[in-house]
Amino acid sequence: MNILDKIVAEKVQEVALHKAAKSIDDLTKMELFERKTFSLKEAILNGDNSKIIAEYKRQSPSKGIINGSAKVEEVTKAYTENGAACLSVLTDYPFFGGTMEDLGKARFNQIPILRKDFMVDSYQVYEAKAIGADVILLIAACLTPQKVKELTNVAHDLGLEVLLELYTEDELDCYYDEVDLVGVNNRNLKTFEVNIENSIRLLNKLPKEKPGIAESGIDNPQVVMELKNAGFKGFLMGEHFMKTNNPGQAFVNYVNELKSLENAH
Ligand SMILES: O=C(O)c1ccccc1NCC(=O)[C@H](O)[C@H](O)COP(=O)(O)O
Repeated sequence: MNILDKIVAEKVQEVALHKAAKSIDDLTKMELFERKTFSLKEAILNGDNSKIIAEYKRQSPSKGIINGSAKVEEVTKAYTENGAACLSVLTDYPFFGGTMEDLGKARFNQIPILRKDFMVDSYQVYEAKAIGADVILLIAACLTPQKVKELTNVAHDLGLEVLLELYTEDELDCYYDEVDLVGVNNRNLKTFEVNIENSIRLLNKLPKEKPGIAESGIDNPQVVMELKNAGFKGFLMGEHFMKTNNPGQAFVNYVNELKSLENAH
């Protein structure tokens, strides 16, 4: 069993427990359920500069503990105040040390928030809305085309956007015209190998009108420039900031370097 299979198997059990503890009806009565969401798609398409989706993540299967002490409120505030287009908050606990409470603590920021989790059941889409998310991630590697459609339709009914994540050409089967944004992962979630050439090749096979998001393993701002020149509009980055003592300051430094590079072009 590869790591993705393990995560999904555990997620199915977790969802069953959550369903037993709280019904969809209960979720729809939660305070944040009726809030109007922010659009990630609009944030990405607004202007020509590179748009960073800045992630709060404590740990990961590939790297173990990345940052066990940085406070979600402080980190996400710094990301937001310094120009992040969107926040990504991990809500998976067993493998990433994230919680739904983390997302709730980041919700005071007035920009889109991506619920970063492994979505396998429409219940989780209701949960995402109830905890204050604006966007959900659907990972093609762990879904069928039918499931992508089903979860996308539920998300849209609730006013959430969908970022569909692809890694291989085979996963183009899961491409559904209704998704809002398409992400291409630089990281193979089964082997953890990172390869930006793979993302660039796959982006060229995707419909040009969908904003493309490059995900994972991005550190050097030159890499963002390379991916931007290839056509990506947004960049999902976590570890590069989170592995430092001060992720907010690391974000500021990165954005300044990136701006200098963009101005020089
Ligand atoms: O990061 C992992 O090790 C991982 C393993 C298995 C499934 C998903 C995984 N990562 C989730 C992500 O998508 C990343 O957190 C995100 O793209 C940011 O990547 P990075 O900038 O490399 O932290």
